[in-house]
Amino acid sequence: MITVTDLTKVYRQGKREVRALDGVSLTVPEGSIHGIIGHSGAGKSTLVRCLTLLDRPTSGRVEINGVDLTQARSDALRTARRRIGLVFQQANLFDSRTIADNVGYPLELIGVDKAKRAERVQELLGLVGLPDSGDAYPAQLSGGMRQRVGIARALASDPDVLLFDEPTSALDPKTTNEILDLILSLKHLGNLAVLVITHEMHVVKRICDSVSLLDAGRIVESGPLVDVVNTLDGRLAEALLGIPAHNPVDEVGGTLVDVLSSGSKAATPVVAHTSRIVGSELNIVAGSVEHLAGATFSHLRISVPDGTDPQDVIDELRRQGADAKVTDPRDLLEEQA
Ligand SMILES: Nc1ncnc2c1ncn2[C@@H]1O[C@H](COP(=O)(O)OP(=O)(O)OP(=O)(O)O)[C@@H](O)[C@H]1O
Repeated sequence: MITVTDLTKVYRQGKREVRALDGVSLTVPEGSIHGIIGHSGAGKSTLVRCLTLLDRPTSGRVEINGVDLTQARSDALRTARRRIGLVFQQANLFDSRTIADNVGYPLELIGVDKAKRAERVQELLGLVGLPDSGDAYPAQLSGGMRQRVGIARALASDPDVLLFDEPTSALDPKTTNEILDLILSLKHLGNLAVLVITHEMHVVKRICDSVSLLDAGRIVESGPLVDVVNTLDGRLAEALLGIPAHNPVDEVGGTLVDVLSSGSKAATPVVAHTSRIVGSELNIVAGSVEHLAGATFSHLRISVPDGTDPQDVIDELRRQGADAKVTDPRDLLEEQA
């Protein structure tokens, strides 16, 4: 389990102060995967450096299974750091070493003898699906295979936390999914808490149990995936369940209403039922259906014709277990701009 409490990092540039992290708190229990998403400049790289103490936070705590890394110094810090396995966008392997020697490198550093190292390396290579690649060199492997080697190396010192920094940003879609499935399988290894820092929504949708949105150094939304998408107002919901763009002003008259239904409700025709009950033709103009964290979410945009009170439609949709709200077409145009 990793617990981050009120983590703050202030950089000083002359007289100017940059609060790259501003009171970040989060907890990732063992056996779960937490995603952190944010735009460029949100503070993601700073967070990776501060979590691993490569950069000292200005204040706050980073605890792994109750041990505070920010209090550790020199030898104790080096030992504590090994509790976090780090995987970057590129595996950054030593080109002149074999794959086995790359994976075994962290064990070599702590003086594990050759026979034990070879045994552990073979076990790790099997775990990441490369049991026969130990004698190869990095240049002989594809990008996806090199990333698997990076993951094996991060697991070598038997960490409690695996921290992925944009692990699939350099990979094609098929390889991305293979690596994501591998990451997903690791959480079942037992005691690992997994943190994935990414700007890709697909990564969050496919593997994360919970997610935080980092913006200007602050966590502005956070929670289990199923909860953050189950609202019409959240930025994470918009990003993860976004409705495909359409041109609302030219093509569609009436009032636009967004409708969110989840679970078993997502499979029932709530709009058709509502149409019948309010006695008005409700036209579906856009929509998306997503399967996330084992649940189904349907996000539809409908137009309510002039002459029908949108509030009556919203009340009926809510009575049927969906959530609904009027959407301003001007906001949609701004989003598309
Ligand atoms: N060493 C530094 N000195 C001063 N300011 C810094 C330093 N490192 C980062 N910053 C500032 O902190 C803020 C967060 O930067 P950071 O690199 O952590 O963001 P990021 O989310 O990783 O962005 P990207 O996705 O573009 O890498 C930015 O305003 C950046 O300019």
